[in-house]
Amino acid sequence: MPHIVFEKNSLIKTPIKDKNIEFLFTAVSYHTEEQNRKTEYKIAVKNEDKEFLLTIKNKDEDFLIKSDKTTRISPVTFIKDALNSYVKLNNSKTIFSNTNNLKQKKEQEHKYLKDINYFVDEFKTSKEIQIEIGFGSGRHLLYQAKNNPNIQFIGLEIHYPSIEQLLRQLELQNITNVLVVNYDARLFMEFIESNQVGKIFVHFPVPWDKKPHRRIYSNEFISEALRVLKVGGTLELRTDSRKYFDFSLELLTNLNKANISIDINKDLEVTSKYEDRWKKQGKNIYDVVLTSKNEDNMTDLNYDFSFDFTISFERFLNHIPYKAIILKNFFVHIEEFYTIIDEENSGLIKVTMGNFDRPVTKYLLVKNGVISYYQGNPLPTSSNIQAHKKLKEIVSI
Ligand SMILES: C[S@@+](CC[C@H](N)C(=O)[O-])C[C@H]1O[C@@H](n2cnc3c(N)ncnc32)[C@H](O)[C@@H]1O
Repeated sequence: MPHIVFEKNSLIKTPIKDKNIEFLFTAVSYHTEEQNRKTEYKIAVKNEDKEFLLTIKNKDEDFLIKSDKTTRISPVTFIKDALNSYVKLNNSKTIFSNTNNLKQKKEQEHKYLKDINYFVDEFKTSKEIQIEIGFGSGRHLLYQAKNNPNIQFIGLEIHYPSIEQLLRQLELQNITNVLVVNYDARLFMEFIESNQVGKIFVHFPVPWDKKPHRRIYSNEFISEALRVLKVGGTLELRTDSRKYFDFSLELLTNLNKANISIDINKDLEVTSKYEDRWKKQGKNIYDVVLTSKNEDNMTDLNYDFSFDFTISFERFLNHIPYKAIILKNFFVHIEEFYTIIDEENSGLIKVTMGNFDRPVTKYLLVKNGVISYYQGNPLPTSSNIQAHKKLKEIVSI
């Protein structure tokens, strides 16, 4: 991680500009005497259209400056340039720096690899959608995509080498109807509009026989799957794990919006890498197909994450609820505070919130009592929306 150790000096006055890099404000950590924490500074930087924070800490007799983890951006050159520029403006002697000869990681963009924000802000299709969860070697997904050119496929995977392998195959085989996302499938469905999906394939998911709570299937996952499936659409589990099979049957029976059908050792047109392996070992293969019977209400992907009131930051600091607030499907944990130097009623509030499996850490920027999410709003998942509502209550104390 790029950083510079420089001789302690009084910090530069912000705002200040150095070519295209602007240092917008300096904030200092706030803590009570009993907390006995070390002082830390956050410097807000704007470079072209990117905003992020730098952190300054004491390092023995000197200062250490680096990027703030939560707001880190890419490419790393933006951070490196900001660090160099800050130390130069500060007129301090550099004791150590690793910001000059960093090898730049080549970040290759691929037209079919999409960031989760693409699904929140841009994704629209008039085609039927089919989703494969944990596509692994991609054999099944490639087969389906080639044979169904009018379907828009979305492949979800968390293992990056598998993603790279699939992207290479899409190019080699000239397949244009697959989008790939590196995202946890348990949470992805939230970003798809209701009643748009024809099929969801979950083939040979990690069985997690000893930790069933980590499985893809859960009550929440199934209700989200039913929401996105059209009437007649299917959620298809194929597994060699008898325990996963029994577990999913338990979750799927008695749903009043769907039918289920089960099979054993059914042949499909294409066998995946895992299926080949289990078949060679003589294992049974179980199928559970859930068919949606109901149309669902639309969810609101355009949720408004604004704070429609102003606060007294000072008053807030005196009434901080330090403990994490944990509710059924979400939590809110206010972690740290920084007051902006030379600005009235302004500061940063660091908060971790949302879903227990995929929490998000954000800074709230308070400027003259007006609050907004620094670097933009959280993704509009149901747990983030609930956490935001709770956060509004907390900060308005
Ligand atoms: C046992 S492999 C099966 C791969 C492929 N479906 C097959 O049949 O050959 C399970 C795959 O699911 C992926 N995976 C596990 N948990 C996931 C999650 N929460 N979201 C998306 N993919 C996941 C793993 O990285 C792995 O590639």
